Amino acid sequence: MMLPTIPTPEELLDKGFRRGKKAADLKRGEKIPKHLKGKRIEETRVITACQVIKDKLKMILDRTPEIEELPDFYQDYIDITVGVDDFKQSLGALNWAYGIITQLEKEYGAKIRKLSSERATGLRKQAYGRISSVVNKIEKDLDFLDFAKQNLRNMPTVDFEATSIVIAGFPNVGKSTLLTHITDAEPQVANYPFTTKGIQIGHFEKKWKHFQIIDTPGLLDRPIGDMNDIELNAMVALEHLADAILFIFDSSETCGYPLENQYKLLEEIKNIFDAPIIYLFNKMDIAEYDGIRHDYIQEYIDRTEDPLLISAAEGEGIEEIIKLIMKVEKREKSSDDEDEYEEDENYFDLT
Ligand SMILES: Nc1nc2c(ncn2[C@@H]2O[C@H](COP(=O)(O)OP(=O)(O)OP(=O)(O)O)[C@@H](O)[C@H]2O)c(=O)[nH]1
Repeated sequence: MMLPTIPTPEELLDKGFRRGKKAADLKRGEKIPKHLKGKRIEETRVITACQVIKDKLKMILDRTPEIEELPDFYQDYIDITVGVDDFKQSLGALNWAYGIITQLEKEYGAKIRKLSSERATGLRKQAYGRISSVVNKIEKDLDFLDFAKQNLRNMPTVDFEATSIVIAGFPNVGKSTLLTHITDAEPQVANYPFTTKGIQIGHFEKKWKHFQIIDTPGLLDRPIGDMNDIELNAMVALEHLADAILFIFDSSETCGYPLENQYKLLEEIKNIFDAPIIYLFNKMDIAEYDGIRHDYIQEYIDRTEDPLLISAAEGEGIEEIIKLIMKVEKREKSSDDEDEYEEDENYFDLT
C-alpha cells in the first residue's frame, strides 16, 4: 500500500511560514494605501501559511485509504502490523489540526483586518505561535503515520477475485518446492507479520479460473499453542483469506519433525480454520524403500481423509493436486461490522 509522504512538524511549519513570507513579500511590492499596507501584508502572511499547512494535511488525509473500505484481509493486516486504532487516531488528529488551523486562519484574518496596521505584526506573531503549537501537538501522530507508511510499503497484493489456497506444514516439508511446481511464475514475495521470509504468493489460471497459492513460512509451520494473541490474529487474517488449506506432511520425516508432531499441527490448524483441507503426503520418493512403505507411515495415511501421495521435488502428483484445487469453491467471507471505530468526541470537537 502506498501512503503519502509524511512531514515532521518542523518541515510542515517551515514550509508554511516560508511560503507565507514569500506571499507577504509580493504584497509589499503592490500599490496599497499606506495605512492599510501593514495589515494586508500580515494578513496575507497568516492566511498563506495556514493554507499551505492545511493543503498538506488534506493531501495526506485524501490519499490515505479508508480502512473500513478495505477488504477484511487488509484491515487485519494493518491491525497486526501497525494497529488500526492507532492509525485511525492519528488520522483523526490530523483532521483535528486541520479544523483548528481553519479557525485560526479566520480568527486572525478578521482580527488583523479590524485592528490598526501597527498591531498587525504582533497579531501575526501570535497566530504563528498558535499554529506552531497545533502542529507540534500532532508530532506523535505524524510520526506514527510515517512508521505506518514504512511498514505497509511491502504489503502483499492479494487478488480477492481469485480462489485462495493457503499452504501449511512444518518447515522443510516441501512447501516452497510445491508452490513453484503448481504456480506459473516466480511467486511474489511480500512482508507478513511473524514470517521471517515474508509471504509468498503464486498464481495459476486454468479453465478461466484464477487461483492464488499462499505460503507463509514461519507462521503456519509451528505449534499454535506457542503463539501469542497477535500471532493468532495473523493466523485469523489468513483464515479470512483461505478458501482451502493445503496441508503438507513430510512422510520421510527428513524435515526433522516426526509424523506424530506433524499430525498434531494439523489438528491445531483444523481448530482455527473453517476452510476445507487438502491433505498431501510429500517426499514419497524417499519415504519408501524398494517399494516398501513403513507401517507407521501407512497408519497416518489411513487416518487421513482422501490423502494424496506426492513427491514435490520430482513433480509427482502435481496434476492430481491441481485437479483437487480446481474443485475448491470460493467461500462466502463474513465481514464483522460490530467493531466500528468510535471517535473520541473531545478530540474531534472543534466548536
Ligand atoms: N526427496 C525429496 N525431497 C524434497 C521433496 N520436496 C521437497 N524436498 C526437499 O526438502 C527440502 C525442503 O523443501 P522446501 O520446499 O524448501 O520446504 P519448505 O517447507 O518450503 O521449507 P521452509 O521454507 O523452511 O518452510 C529441500 O531440500 C527440498 O529439495 C520431495 O518430494 N522429495
